[in-house]
Amino acid sequence: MTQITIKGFADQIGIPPETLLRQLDAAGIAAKSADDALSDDEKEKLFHYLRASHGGGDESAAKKKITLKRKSTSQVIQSTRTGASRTVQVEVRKKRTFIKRTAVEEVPAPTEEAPVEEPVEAAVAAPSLAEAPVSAPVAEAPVAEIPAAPKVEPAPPAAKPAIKPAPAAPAKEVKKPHKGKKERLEKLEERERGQLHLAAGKKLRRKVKHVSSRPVVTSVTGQHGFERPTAPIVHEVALPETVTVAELAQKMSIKAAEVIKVLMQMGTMVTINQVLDRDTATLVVEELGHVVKEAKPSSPEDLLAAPTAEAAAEAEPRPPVVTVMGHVDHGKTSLLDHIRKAKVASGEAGGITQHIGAYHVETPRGVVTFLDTPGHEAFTAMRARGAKATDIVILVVAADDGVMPQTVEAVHHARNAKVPLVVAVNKIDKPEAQPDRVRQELTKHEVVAEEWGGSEIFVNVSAKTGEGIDKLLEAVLLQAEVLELKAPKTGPAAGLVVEARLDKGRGPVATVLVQRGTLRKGDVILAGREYGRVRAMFDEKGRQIKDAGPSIPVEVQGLSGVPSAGEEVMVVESERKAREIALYRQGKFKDVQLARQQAAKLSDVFEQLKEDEGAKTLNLIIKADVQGSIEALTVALEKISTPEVKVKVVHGMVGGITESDVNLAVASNAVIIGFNVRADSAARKIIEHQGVDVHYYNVIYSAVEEVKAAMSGMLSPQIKEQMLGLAEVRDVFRSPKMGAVAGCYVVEGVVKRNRPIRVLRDNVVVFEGELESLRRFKDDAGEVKAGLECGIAVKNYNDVKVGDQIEVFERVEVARTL
Ligand SMILES: Nc1nc2c(ncn2[C@@H]2O[C@H](COP(=O)(O)OP(=O)(O)OP(=O)(O)O)[C@@H](O)[C@H]2O)c(=O)[nH]1
Repeated sequence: MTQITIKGFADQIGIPPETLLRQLDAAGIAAKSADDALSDDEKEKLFHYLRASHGGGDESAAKKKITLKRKSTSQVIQSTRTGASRTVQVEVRKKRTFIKRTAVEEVPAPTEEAPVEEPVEAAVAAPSLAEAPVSAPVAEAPVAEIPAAPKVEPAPPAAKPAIKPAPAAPAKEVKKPHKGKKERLEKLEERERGQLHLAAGKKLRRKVKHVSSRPVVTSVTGQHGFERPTAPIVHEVALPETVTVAELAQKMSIKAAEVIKVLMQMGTMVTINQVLDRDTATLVVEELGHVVKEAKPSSPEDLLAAPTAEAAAEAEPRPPVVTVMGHVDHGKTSLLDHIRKAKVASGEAGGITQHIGAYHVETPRGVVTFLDTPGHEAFTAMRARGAKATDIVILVVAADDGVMPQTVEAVHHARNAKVPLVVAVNKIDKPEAQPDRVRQELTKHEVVAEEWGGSEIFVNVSAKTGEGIDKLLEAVLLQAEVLELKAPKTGPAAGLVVEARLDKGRGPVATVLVQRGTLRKGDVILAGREYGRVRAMFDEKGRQIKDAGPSIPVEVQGLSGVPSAGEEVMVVESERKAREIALYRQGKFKDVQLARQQAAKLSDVFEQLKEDEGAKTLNLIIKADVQGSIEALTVALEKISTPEVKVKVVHGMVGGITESDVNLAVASNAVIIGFNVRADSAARKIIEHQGVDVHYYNVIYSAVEEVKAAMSGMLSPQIKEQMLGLAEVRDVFRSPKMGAVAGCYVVEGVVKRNRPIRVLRDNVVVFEGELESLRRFKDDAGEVKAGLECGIAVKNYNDVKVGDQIEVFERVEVARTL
């Protein structure tokens, strides 16, 4: 057993020997001097005494300690920068430990009250804490863990009266300025440090927590959360066709007065509810430094855009969609039929392929979807509606016939739509087939075979024997691989109407080509101006199916009406929303039609030029009576290109202006030039409907001059020809006086005497002159209306034939408005 002197032990524990002697005395250990030895037993006795006197190890001390825990939750409504509000749950947890003082404690009673003040103040501040916009919802009150420490903890609410000197004290403290608070805390810290025997540099944990800066309490400080942005915020403003001043201001997050001010500076006085067109609104938006984003023409449409964009899942490879084009009788239908019969119905017991406007075939290398309406009319009609359905064009050219006008036309259509070609050199089974001639002829039109150093794939096929068809499909899939066609498979479907009709038994039926997402039976769809729930879906084999993914055509039933081919189809979350948008579109239809009439106008070229920065292209479509005229016009017109305006002939062909030409003009925003040709009645309807600009000439010089003048903004007053009437020649008889007299039926308008006329054969002008005599039965007539028969004699023209048309027109001067 080791022995140590009292002095040595006092040195060891760092207290004066006198103090140790006093403590030993109190512990009942008899010791005379500091040099006396201290046994281990004595040390242990002293230790027990000291522990007891400090409360540790004493059972009764633990009982005198009360710990209270309290938790309160509250909600704070906090507004974010964007103006939206959110609710923050604030949980305040408090733990209070109260130790009842024992008689041995030396701290005088009055000073005991001081530490109480702080916690009470903290308790007062607690409600305001709850209002603080803190993201971490827990605000923890101080917790002291030193069991023997006297007076550390505030009294729990229940014990408050027992230790609080005056009830008014906390309230007084709260009112104190913050400066005083710091001083008080310092004082308190000092005092407690003495009590707790803390080292001088060491801070009191509890206190530090209290002084630590809490998040700024908005309601208390009076500051608000908005900070003035340092850089101007540029909004992307989606502009519909029309917008009111108030709406426009809201879109830019400014006051309507600002918009009115800008418009006033532009010289336009407007009111807050005035409707502005998109052009004016664009000017305002740009003037205010924001960016314009084009929006669909109606507001419910905006509702549509958001969820579909969000729902866009990751894109996955999808099958190519193919359109077959080519000259008449080159075998488009035969090719499509052969593929359908050989591939779609193969292996099906009694499988009857249905014509639904599109079908898909499965090949060992992948799926190919065909749009089943051959020819470029359907293709361009869809494009004219702004729909892009086709990924690849199969150009069918009969090897025994070679490149023909419509072959060239198809090339132009595909090129304009930037759709790649795969050339199917058809009828290879025929002995007179010359596939290389086709390759050679196509080089003239910049379609060069791969084997000849070009980039186009040519495949020799026979729609009759089926030779080369598999190779053709492979070539299509190869081309598709290059294109890297992708679409998301999941999410709500969107697609296009390929064709639609009214079925007697089934009501409106539409073939929909799904372009992204998956269309399911039961989905609510919106197809242009029609809507409905998909009651049933069928594939090209007439089988009911439940869903269809990207590039798959399906026939759907359940629409409210018959939509037009080329119209967009999309799945909408509810029938109510679909109906709302469909009705809105129906009402808006007229406005949209009007907006569509903003097709290219020769007279606008100069104006647009001023607005657009950079070079502009004036697209022209030339239809003429002979090939020579097309070539001459193309050269002459393209030559007048300037650095600002490039004149480009996108399509030139012999013959009258057809529906397909007009659709191409709409799709490629082109002006049509008819040289000694006229538009047929179907084309005239679309010209009128779509507001396509068509100019007729019979002298190359005047065409060139007028285009030149339009480009320089110096168009002179225009002499416009107005068609008065159109008569069809049903019979021709000879009169000794007049020569050939045409027995006609007036099909359109009014035929008037003494007016200039043109004789048209297949919409090509064959004669221009004057109407010599107009008769109804045997009498002279001033005019003959549509639906009546008449006899027409044309001055100096005796070559009129049955089937010709006689166009009666007049010339009017139209002042050009810029
Ligand atoms: N020998 C032979 N004849 C073919 C082939 N392909 C098509 N034909 C024939 O060519 C003619 C015209 O074929 P279609 O498929 O109707 O041609 P198309 O291009 O669709 O014609 P339109 O619909 O009038 O534009 C038909 O008599 C076919 O039988 C072929 O590969 N070989």
